[in-house]
Amino acid sequence: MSDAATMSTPILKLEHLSMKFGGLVAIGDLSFEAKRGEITALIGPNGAGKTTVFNCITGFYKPTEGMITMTRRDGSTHLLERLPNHEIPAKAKVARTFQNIRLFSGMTLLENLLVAQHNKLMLASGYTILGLLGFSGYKRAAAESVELAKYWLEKADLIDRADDPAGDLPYGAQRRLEIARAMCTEPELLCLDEPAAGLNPRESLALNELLMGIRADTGTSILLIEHDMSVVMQISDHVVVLEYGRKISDGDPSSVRSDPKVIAAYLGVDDDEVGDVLVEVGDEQVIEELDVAPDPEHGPGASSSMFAGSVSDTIEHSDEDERIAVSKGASKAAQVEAKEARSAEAPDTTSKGAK
Ligand SMILES: Nc1ncnc2c1ncn2[C@@H]1O[C@H](COP(=O)(O)OP(=O)(O)OP(=O)(O)O)[C@@H](O)[C@H]1O
Repeated sequence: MSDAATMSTPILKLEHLSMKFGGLVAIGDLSFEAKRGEITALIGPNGAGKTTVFNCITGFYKPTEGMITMTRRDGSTHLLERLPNHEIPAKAKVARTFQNIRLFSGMTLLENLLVAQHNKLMLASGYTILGLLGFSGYKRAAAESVELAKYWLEKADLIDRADDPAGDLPYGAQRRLEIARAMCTEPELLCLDEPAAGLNPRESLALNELLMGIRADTGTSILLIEHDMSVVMQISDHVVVLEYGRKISDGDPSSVRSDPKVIAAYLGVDDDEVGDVLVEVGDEQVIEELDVAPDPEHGPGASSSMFAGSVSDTIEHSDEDERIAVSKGASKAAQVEAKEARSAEAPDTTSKGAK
């Protein structure tokens, strides 16, 4: 495949993905694409289904329905929902990090990055002790692994601490080490679950620089779950917004940021903070569109938090069919859609009055 053709193909395509846990629909009929070489952010309030999407992509969950297609640089395609999860990093070249840091804290930084290259080293050894001891191929592979580990320690600004135990690093540096470790598997798609969680502004900036460096230097595509909007808006090329497992917006950061459905989903309509956000967005039309009565029973309306309203607060159990259904009015995005539909249907009273 030519470079131009490769760049224009989506690296990842989700089609009609659904994931149900018993009666709970964590993801419902979700479709979106991530383009090669881009940073795609997946955002949404708590419980929207973001981590579940990651777990389906990386094989931790097998989706109830739908297809996830990964297209590699060489043009080969892999249906991730059909691959055993241990084959997803090696065959499909997808790597991930987790919400909770998962490093080997007693091992040095360098050792952590060498462990990540275990598969490559075992292959070079021919899976024999003799291979480990004698093969020149193994020695070459071992030397290359150390070089690659050092390269990523440099990029993550951690080379000075290569021989320190990973557990001794400050939190922000541990986050960067996790990303460096994932990059040692030479992925084509890097999935990061809340990499900026718990970081101070200086650490957030270092993270942004690392991620933009990865995109620029290696062309690796990044799929990012993130609550920190400063990270999302600064580094993403494309943003997909989920609410209750469904996509409510999909586009470039500025269009998503001013989408009334997104503002409603995050803030709850009629919330005091809506005004602040709209001032930031600078869109008076949005202010009018959001003039919808709040639902006192459901949703994060009483909270001012950017990420208020967990799913457990806003869903109810229906005894009739044993499904957990999102109650009417819980979806703030749906409220905005309903308001738009009502105004489209309403007769034009102004012109009648003028006659
Ligand atoms: N293994 C599971 N069994 C049952 N329910 C689950 C499971 N995993 C996720 N869920 C439910 O699916 C819904 C979506 O959860 P998920 O963790 O994907 O949301 P999220 O958007 O990543 O939230 P957060 O931002 O808080 O991490 C939630 O209601 C959650 O309780």
